[in-house]
Amino acid sequence: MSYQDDPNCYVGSFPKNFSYGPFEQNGDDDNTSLQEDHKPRILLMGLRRSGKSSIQKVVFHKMSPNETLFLESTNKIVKDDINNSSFVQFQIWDFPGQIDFFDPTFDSDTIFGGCGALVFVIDAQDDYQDALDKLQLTVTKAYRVNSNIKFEVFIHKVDGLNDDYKMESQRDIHHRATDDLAEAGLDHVHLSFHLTSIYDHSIFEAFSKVVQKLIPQLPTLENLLNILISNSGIEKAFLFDVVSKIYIATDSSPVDMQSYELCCDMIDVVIDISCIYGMVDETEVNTFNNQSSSLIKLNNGTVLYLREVNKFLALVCILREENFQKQGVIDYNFLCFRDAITQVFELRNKCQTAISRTRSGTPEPLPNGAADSTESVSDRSQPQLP
Ligand SMILES: Nc1nc2c(ncn2[C@@H]2O[C@H](COP(=O)(O)OP(=O)(O)OP(=O)(O)O)[C@@H](O)[C@H]2O)c(=O)[nH]1
Repeated sequence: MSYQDDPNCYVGSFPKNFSYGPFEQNGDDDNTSLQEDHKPRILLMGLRRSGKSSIQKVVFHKMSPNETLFLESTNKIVKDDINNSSFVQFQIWDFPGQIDFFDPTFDSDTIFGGCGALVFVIDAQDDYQDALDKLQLTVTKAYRVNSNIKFEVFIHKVDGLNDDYKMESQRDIHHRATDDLAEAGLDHVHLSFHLTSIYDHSIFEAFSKVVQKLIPQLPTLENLLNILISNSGIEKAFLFDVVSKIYIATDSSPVDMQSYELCCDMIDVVIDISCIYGMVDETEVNTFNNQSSSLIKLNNGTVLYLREVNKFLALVCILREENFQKQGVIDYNFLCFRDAITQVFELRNKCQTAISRTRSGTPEPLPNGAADSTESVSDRSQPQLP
């Protein structure tokens, strides 16, 4: 299915009357009240044509990078609900490039108030002085309303730059942006910088980091992955959101881009093969299910091993071939890991139900141990040493 057939994607023009409201929900007209929306929110901001809509379409709607050439300018805030799994639930708000904070229809309290992360996109192939001025204005405005926002700067379109120039631009943008903030008396505000392009995996990697900061259970997930790899002879493990290919957690060893790319490619292979050969009947939409697993042996003695965790999440591991001889132990440890993840999910769901009951006026105590999710994962499932 091309993105043109997908009701969640757009190619055509937007209503021409530019304003900051009413908000447009991507794919349907149901404008839910902003105040009632409690999902973490990621705002995509930056100058016109910096690449905001392309990022959102490529990462979350599987649009191919070349197709973004035909995207029209955004002239309203476009809201997109991402509900891939219980851990990956947020809204992305794509802003028009020509946003004017002094416009009376721009309600900064509502927009920045419930925001988890603000991604500011800078076109690195263009002169970025205007973008830096806008970044300073945006951060100042947003921070005054909500000091908990995570500020992420994407130095974007770096595919057109050579390696030296890329590093030089990053240094320069970092330096100037932090200087500008210091001038505005906001030197304590932290900005994270990422070099990105929709033409390679860097945009998925950067978005993974943005999303991870919004997952309160991240330390628990990392802890579980650390336990799994140390007891199974695994070198690196990623917990992937299969639909978007962003990783929601990994063990605490450093991530190298090549390993991440290998794992992403493996997911593509598994999905493609499942779609072609795994469909039992024509009506089936999701061929990724609890039977899904895959093993790829590379010619350098490395094994890639993928196991399904639930409908939306997959564990992808990289390990040495000799450590894969005891596959039974690895599989057993994986089942323990999956059990633990399920418990984290259940706890999270209970907490969310309790919170919504409290909001709707029927308070209910949070489940035991909900505050400390690391300890709440039962010790029943202890991994085995190989
Ligand atoms: N070379 C390159 N081009 C990109 C990249 N990302 C986006 N583009 C191109 O940049 C152009 C503008 O992209 P958009 O996504 O429409 O930009 P926008 O920021 O949403 O623009 P407005 O809606 O006007 O604010 C398109 O032609 C994209 O193909 C990238 O990583 N590398």
